[in-house]
Amino acid sequence: MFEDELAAAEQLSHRGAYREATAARERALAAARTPREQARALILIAHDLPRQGDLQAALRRASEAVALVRQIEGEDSHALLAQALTELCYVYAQFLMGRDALQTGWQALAAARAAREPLLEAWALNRLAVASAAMDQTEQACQDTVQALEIAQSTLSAMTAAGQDVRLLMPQAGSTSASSIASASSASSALSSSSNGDATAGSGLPPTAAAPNPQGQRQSQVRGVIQAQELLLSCLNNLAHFWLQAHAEALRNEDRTAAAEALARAGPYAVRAAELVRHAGNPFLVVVSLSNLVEHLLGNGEITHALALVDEYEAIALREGYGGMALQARAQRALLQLRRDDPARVMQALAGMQALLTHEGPPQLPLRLRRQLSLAMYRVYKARGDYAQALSAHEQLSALERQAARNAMALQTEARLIRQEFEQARARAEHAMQDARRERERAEHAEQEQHKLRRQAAELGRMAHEDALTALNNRRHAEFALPLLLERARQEHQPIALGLLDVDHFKRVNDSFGHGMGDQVLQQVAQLLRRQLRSADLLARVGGEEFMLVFVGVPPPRAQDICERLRQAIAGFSWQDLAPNLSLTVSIGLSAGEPPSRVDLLVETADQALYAAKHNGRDRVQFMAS
Ligand SMILES: Nc1nc2c(ncn2[C@@H]2O[C@H](COP(=O)(O)OP(=O)(O)OP(=O)(O)O)[C@@H](O)[C@H]2O)c(=O)[nH]1
Repeated sequence: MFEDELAAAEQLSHRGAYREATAARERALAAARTPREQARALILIAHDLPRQGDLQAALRRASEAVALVRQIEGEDSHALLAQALTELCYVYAQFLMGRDALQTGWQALAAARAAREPLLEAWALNRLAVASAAMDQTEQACQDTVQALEIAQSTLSAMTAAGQDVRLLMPQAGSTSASSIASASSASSALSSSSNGDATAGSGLPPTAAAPNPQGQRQSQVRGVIQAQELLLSCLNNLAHFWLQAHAEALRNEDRTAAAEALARAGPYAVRAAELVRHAGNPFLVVVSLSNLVEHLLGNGEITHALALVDEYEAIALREGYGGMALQARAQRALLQLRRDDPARVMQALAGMQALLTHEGPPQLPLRLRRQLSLAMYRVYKARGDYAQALSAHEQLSALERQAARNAMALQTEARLIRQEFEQARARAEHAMQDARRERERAEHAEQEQHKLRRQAAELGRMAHEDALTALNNRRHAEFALPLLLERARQEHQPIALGLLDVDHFKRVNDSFGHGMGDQVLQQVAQLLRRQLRSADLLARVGGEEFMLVFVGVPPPRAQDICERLRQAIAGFSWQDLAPNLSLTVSIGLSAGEPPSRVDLLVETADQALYAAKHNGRDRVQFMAS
């Protein structure tokens, strides 16, 4: 759904049906499932909105895109940031907020360089140039645009060198379908803001904003070529426009040398754009490029050629429903006719101009052109000695100048309000995010603490039941387990056997070999017991050198055998390996038989048996029936 809408929008955008394209992108935005998808849709929407004259919405969308992209991590984050900032830069430039536009453009350029995508870098440069132009830095604007142009050209050459037929890959102008013409005409009445001369009216999709290609490499190659072509056209048209603006400015200041120079510099770009655009398949780009060329020809006095081009692009504008551009064609035609010698045509042109100036929009003629018309009327009336009309044209011109200043101020106030509103929302979102993060950290910390406590509790539990020296069960565990074992034996009517094993003359071991060796001996005894007694129900160290073993379900003779085997294992162990001349025996008192009624009876009997074993000479197993 998301990708489908974006793909459909891309097609519409290439055909110049911007309003329809934006609607499709809005649907894609609604269907977006991830912040990355949202950002992609927002960037594209922000790209198209200025062409529909909706600068406020463009500013909102571009700001939203930048804020969203800043939260996205991953390898394409630089590319997305570059695109979002590039759009924001352009919107600021349209608001005539040059400083903000420049700052944003520089950031966009840095992000594009970090992304290592030449076309993104070129787009950033292209928009940065528009920002410079908004600050009346024409030279800088041209330098940046030329750089962007070179990148676009080398990208295209690389594609051509790679065997791609650039021309064939371009959609043809004639392929525009009847339905898209109808939709474009219903949508394009607001397309009058093209007066900024920006030829980026093509979708100008930066490469990574494009949808991942479902139909293989060829489509993405086509897209790449289209993007590079559009960038190229945008650069050419912008260069033409910057110099045409400089030309108009010089004319207003009556600086003929500067005017001639600016006009000469605009020429090659306007000519080349007009040549190239016929392959681009985007009627809107054709109209913009031709109107630039007309302005250049008008400056050069090539009136007949210019009039033919006006007719051509007016026809396209009318067919496609670009109301603003059709109006512009009429204005340019009137300006051209003023330059003819035919007085009747001049009068007709003057009347036409007045009609255009008093025409109540929309669409309205761009302010730039209205100023140009008023100035032309003023000069013609003055030259003809018609001072009343000249004065009226001059007053109109001053009113337009005041209006231009007021418009710029109103726009900038509006932009600041939007930005403020946006920054407040962002601050609120940031606070909410910080709160959520703090809450998450608190929860994580609490969980870690709990985990630690559980581990400690388990450790303590284990320690409470374990003998530290031998890692056998300790006396506490024996006292805990013994009643349960006895109970089980009674319930299951099983015999029970309890042996108390005591190391003989252990004091001597300590005395002769030291306490450390005594410890080692005890550990070795524990290990031997553990190895021999896999099936014991309980094996514990219950005193210094005394151990307890309990079996449930083992009849007395078998218990005696087990104890005997234990005794032999310990007596037969090569204790000399631990210390020279060391030897060791144990005595075992065994109480076995029917389970007695109480634990202490069982233990006492075993104790008595042990005492007897010691008394009878040690190193033996003494059995007593329980
Ligand atoms: N190295 C070491 N010695 C211990 C430990 N616990 C108790 N002992 C020593 O074990 C010895 C026990 O001595 P006695 O109770 O006199 O008995 P015995 O020397 O084994 O003589 P009989 O039991 O009569 O054969 C004492 O010297 C205790 O200090 C221990 O954890 N490590």
